[in-house]
Amino acid sequence: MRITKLTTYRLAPRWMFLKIDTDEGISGWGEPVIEGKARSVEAAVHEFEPYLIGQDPSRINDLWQVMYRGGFYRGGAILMSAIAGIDQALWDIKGKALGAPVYELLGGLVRDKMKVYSWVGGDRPADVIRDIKRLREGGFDTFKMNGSEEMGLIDSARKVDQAVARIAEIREAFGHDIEFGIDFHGRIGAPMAKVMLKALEPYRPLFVEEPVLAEQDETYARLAEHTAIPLAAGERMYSRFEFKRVFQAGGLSIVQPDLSHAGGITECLKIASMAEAYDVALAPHCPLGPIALAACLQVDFVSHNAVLQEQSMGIHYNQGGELLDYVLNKEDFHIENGYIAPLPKPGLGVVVDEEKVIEASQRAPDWRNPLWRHEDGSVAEW
Ligand SMILES: O=C(O)C(=O)C[C@@H](O)[C@H](O)CO
Ligand SMILES: [Mg+2]
Repeated sequence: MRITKLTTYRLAPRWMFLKIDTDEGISGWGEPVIEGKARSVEAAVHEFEPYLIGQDPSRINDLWQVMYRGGFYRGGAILMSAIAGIDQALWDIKGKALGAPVYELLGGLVRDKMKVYSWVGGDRPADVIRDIKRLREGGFDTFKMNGSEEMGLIDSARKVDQAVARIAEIREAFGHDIEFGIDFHGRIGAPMAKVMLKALEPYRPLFVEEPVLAEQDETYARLAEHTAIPLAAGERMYSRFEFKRVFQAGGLSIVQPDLSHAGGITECLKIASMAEAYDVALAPHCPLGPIALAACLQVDFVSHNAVLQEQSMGIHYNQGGELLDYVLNKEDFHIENGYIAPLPKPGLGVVVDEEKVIEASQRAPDWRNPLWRHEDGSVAEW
């Protein structure tokens, strides 16, 4: 079998799909994208194309090493997201060619269903109570929300109290019938992270995510000394070479590699395995589309330490497109009481509505995240 073509489709809400065709009529799909930099990742995918055309798609490991090591420069959000989407599509081809879901090719299921969680509250976390009530009717009992709006490097007790009051309100409304993660989203610098964690401690969130920015990853261990709240991070770390430093230093209880940013299934499997050696849980980051989610689930179902899976149904980023809009086998993504079953179909388990993808790609938005500024006009982390 030989690779014959790579086609990229940027499409609403802010995703990009990649289709890899072969000379035996089997095609694979991947979702290479950096939210807000889809065109950069698209260019990176097509820079790999001259090498990939004519190659045997079954040699995923060698193709991965060539894409990672062969260009001298390596790593980072754009290149690792391009490799991620290509890797996903290659695993999709392999599974389709062998007539098996990827998790079967990776040694079979370690669990019968995977726990998923839902976002509530949006960028400026208001209305979380309303969202939680609605989603609980849909069987969810685990949620995630932003922990604050803009936060200065040093900020006021009033700002902290505002953020904490919302969490107190949730516990007041639902007690411990629900669990929730709080995403600091990198908005909170190291000085205020300690303050916020201490103030949130009494409400026992399931985890706090990106307590500081990934470039401050040496802070995780220090913060973990000051709090019992499990710390989580990983969406802005792009390879096992970044994660290894964090495993060695300690501090993270949960790692959240993104299957569309951290080199795909091939790399995230290795990160999952490294995490297990350090007794660190795996909760793949996935605010993206169905192909990314399917790739996450393939890793979840073969990783003992996988505990939670993010999925983007109803997420505030999905303006103009919803998780399953481009999926024909929607029923396979059914969520029952907060769990999803293994995807039964060969490859990644997604049957892409190619006609709809092509049509939607004619009017692809150039999504950009908002640029936030502090009161004094300086740039604020979004
Ligand atoms: O889902 C999460 O945990 C996020 O922090 C969302 C963030 O990654 C946005 O997708 C960036 O555009
Ligand atoms: Mg996050």
